[in-house]
Amino acid sequence: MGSNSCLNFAITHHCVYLSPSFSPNSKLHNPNPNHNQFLLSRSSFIPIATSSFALHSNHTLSHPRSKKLPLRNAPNFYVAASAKAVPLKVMISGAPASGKGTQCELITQKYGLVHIAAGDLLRVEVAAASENGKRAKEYMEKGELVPDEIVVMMVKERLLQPDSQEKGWLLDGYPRSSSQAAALEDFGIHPDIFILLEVPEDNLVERVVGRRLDPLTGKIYHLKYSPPESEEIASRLTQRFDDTEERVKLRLHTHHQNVEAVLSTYKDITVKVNGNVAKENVFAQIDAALTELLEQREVNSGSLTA
Ligand SMILES: Nc1ncnc2c1ncn2[C@@H]1O[C@H](COP(=O)(O)OP(=O)(O)O)[C@@H](O)[C@H]1O
Repeated sequence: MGSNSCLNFAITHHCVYLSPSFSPNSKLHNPNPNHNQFLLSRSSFIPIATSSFALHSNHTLSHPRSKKLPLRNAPNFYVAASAKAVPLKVMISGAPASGKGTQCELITQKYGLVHIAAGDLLRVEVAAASENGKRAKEYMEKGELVPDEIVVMMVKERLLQPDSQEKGWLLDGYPRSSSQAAALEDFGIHPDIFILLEVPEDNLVERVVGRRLDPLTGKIYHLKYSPPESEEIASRLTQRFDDTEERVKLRLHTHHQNVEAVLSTYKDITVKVNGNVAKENVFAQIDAALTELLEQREVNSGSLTA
């Protein structure tokens, strides 16, 4: 215990070399989202017997921009793979068009998590016309949940892939029922936080019906609120097959039927976010919740080694 405390003291001390703008919270309130330094924790560091500062190839600091940090000034410590720091496990839920896609992009940009969207995994199967895809499409067209035997293993396998394990994950659109939540618990997969985006229902229908995808860039537009920048882009926009008014109403109905059951599984770690404000303000709420979670971890790890 004594030597651990000593090590952690030294590690904390050496953190200051990671960024010229370091402050106790700078890893959490990172002005440059690409530096990813907020992912570092004391457990990210192990000593090595060399005076240079090495970077592991899979490390969060392996981002090219992080090489600009003045690492030369930090002798004797090796920044170990991010797997050493416990990666974040985040679930995000919300009605169709509640803004999950936009927020997931902002979260992954800042926190470097692997975004896993159950709907996207299913659409890949549908597009490939696999057996599962053909079955899934029948349910998706009706706005109903695809049966667990298709969805559960698909999501579990994605969560257990090395990138999700190393970087942490952001799971979007799963679980949508208590049985899906229970299946993950049975596999020993627990999130750190469950984020619920709340948007009034009237706004949701309008958002869905006007939603379009640019298949070339993956960018999502809204014909009224976020129209394409040029005629050329407008001409290639596509609409999701289930983004019609009739189908969104069915999807909303399914969502309301299931959300309470899922919430009861995660009530202790649920954070409700007002999704009916500008996307930056929605993200600010999520960012604050994730920051608090990381700070809490830091405090807990400090109290364990004190
Ligand atoms: N976890 C899941 N379990 C069962 N079906 C799902 C799940 N996630 C997505 N689906 C199916 O895929 C459809 C599209 O999902 P998604 O892309 O997340 O959009 P939405 O936010 O409109 O539900 C859903 O309406 C449902 O039929």
